[in-house]
Amino acid sequence: MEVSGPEDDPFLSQLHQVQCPVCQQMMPAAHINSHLDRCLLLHPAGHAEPAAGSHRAGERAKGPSPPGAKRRRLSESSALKQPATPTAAESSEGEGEEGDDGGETESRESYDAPPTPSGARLIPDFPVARSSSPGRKGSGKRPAAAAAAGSASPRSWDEAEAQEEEEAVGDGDGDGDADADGEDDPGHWDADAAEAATAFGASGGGRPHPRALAAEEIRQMLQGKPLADTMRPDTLQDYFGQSKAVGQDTLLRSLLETNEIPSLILWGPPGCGKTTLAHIIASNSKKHSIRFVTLSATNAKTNDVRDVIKQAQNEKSFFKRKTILFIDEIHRFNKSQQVNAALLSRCRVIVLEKLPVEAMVTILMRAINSLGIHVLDSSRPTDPLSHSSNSSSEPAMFIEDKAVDTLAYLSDGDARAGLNGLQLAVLARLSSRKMFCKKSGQSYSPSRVLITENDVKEGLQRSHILYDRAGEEHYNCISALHKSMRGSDQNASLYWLARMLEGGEDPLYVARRLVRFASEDIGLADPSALTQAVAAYQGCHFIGMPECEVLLAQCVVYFARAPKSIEVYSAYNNVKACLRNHQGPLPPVPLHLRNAPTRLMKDLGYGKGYKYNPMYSEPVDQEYLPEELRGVDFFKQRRC
Ligand SMILES: Nc1ncnc2c1ncn2[C@@H]1O[C@H](COP(=O)(O)OP(=O)(O)OP(=O)(O)O)[C@@H](O)[C@H]1O
Repeated sequence: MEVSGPEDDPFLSQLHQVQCPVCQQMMPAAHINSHLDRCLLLHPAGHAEPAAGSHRAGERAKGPSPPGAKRRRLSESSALKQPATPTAAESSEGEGEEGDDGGETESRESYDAPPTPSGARLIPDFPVARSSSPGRKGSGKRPAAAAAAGSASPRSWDEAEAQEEEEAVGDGDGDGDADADGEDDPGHWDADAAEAATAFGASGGGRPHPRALAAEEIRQMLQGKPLADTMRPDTLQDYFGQSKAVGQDTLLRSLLETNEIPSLILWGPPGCGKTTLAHIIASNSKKHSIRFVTLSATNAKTNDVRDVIKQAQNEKSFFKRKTILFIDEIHRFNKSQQVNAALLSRCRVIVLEKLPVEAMVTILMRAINSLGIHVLDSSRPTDPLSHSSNSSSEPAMFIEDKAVDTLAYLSDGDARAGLNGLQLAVLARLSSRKMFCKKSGQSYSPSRVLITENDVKEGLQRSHILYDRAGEEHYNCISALHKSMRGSDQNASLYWLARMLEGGEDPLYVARRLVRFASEDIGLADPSALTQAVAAYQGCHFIGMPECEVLLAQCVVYFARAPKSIEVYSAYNNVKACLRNHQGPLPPVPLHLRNAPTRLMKDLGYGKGYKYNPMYSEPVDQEYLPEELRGVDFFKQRRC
């Protein structure tokens, strides 16, 4: 297969035709890899006819298959543009937590828009920021533009690759905006930006941006895409912290550098860089012609994993090409999809930690520099409004250095939270300025916009970033609430409730959990708890937030103070276990307990010997369990 030479040159590869060794179809070299991804899947190794001139393969090449395939691909890609359908969000099933042992068995709702119907996504669909470092001089593409080029909505492999190559043969810039007006001069250094960044430089990462951007430009860059995604690094040079896992002298680092990627599980708290590390491995693998396929366990099925493995085996046997499969959010696979012990024994578990404050500052500074925001040195008081001149007609943006420190500190080692907090603070500051200008009848005129420590605090509070409704925090907090109530700690119970509601949690989600708690943990120790919980649920339904928060608070405190009993809950679990463990057919219902509405049934002995309790003044001696379970007490035994 003649793909290696021309494919290196994106322009030539568009012109150069190669033949698919599987189906014999001719196509531009640029499309061969994507085509093979599909073709190998359709024709697994055992059934493919790779030999040139194979009759059936030839037929496929000439027949309707390619246009058909194209149509299917197009419809797939348009289907991908549909928003993700919310899944079990409203179902109380799946919010589960096994009460008796405290083990959590929640089948968590999916929150990611599926990258493809099957969940598979290949390298080009990563939001690759083409400029390796946005702050670098002459990098050619600012992050917003890079992100637009690199990610957008999920695309098919063909489209993604075609677009990539189109860009590669284009103007080399890809953003297509600023160059035209001559303003995007990478050689033009704003003295203030340089000075401000240098003043802050000791905190690390203080690469000055080539040019201070005007506020309106910054606003445009920040709109419509999370800054955290835009700033996701694709090289280890821009990956900060995590020195224990991927520092200079670590085994993983040398394996990554030699491209020997072992099977890994990346484990760590939210926003510490797990997906980012995978993204870096992806970028690196691509350079070494290794396929990188991503699935998200939030929407991938076991069959999707099998497909990728099958395809990888074909790639390996036909082209000696390795595949790396990255499964994001692997902990969301349900129990039947996981084989934990077997999986763990085959993988290295890399533990990533919460990012330290210094690393957070570096990450934030990288973003601040890329946005061309000036950092003000608080040790040298200056009035930002008179701080240098700006030739642009738009206001320039400043941020207090202590605002950066505070943001780094409050983000609690979660880089996504920090970057999103920065984004919100900047956008909020810009829109409040706009509103002020509108009210006062001024136009949006040259001036300075300053982001203060308070702005970033507000940015963090107003958003839900410290409480990720769809992610891990959602489950951690509801679990903490449940356990605090079980532990009769009214104080902690209120705290976890408020943390969820203030973070934007759906009050009905909390209310559903309370209904469950009423029976599981309070049970017959106070049967009115269930009525309280259902009333709270309905009350929340009627009045919504914020008014319903006090209903939930009342119910939560009631539950924390209530006596607890798991008697019914565990007895019921014992019955379920008994049914599950039963060997052979289940025992028949004893005849005397059966209803006998017809004569035939009566003749068969249905209802015979049944003692109707109200007819007896003393306790009735009568068996109610099937014969083989006589003597079993589900309230005393755990298993039968
Ligand atoms: N070590 C790091 N160096 C530089 N940037 C980072 C680092 N870690 C995270 N980031 C930034 O934070 C964003 C979120 O990180 P990432 O998606 O890798 O987190 P995660 O650990 O996979 O979180 P989650 O478990 O919530 O999915 C990234 O897009 C990137 O911009």
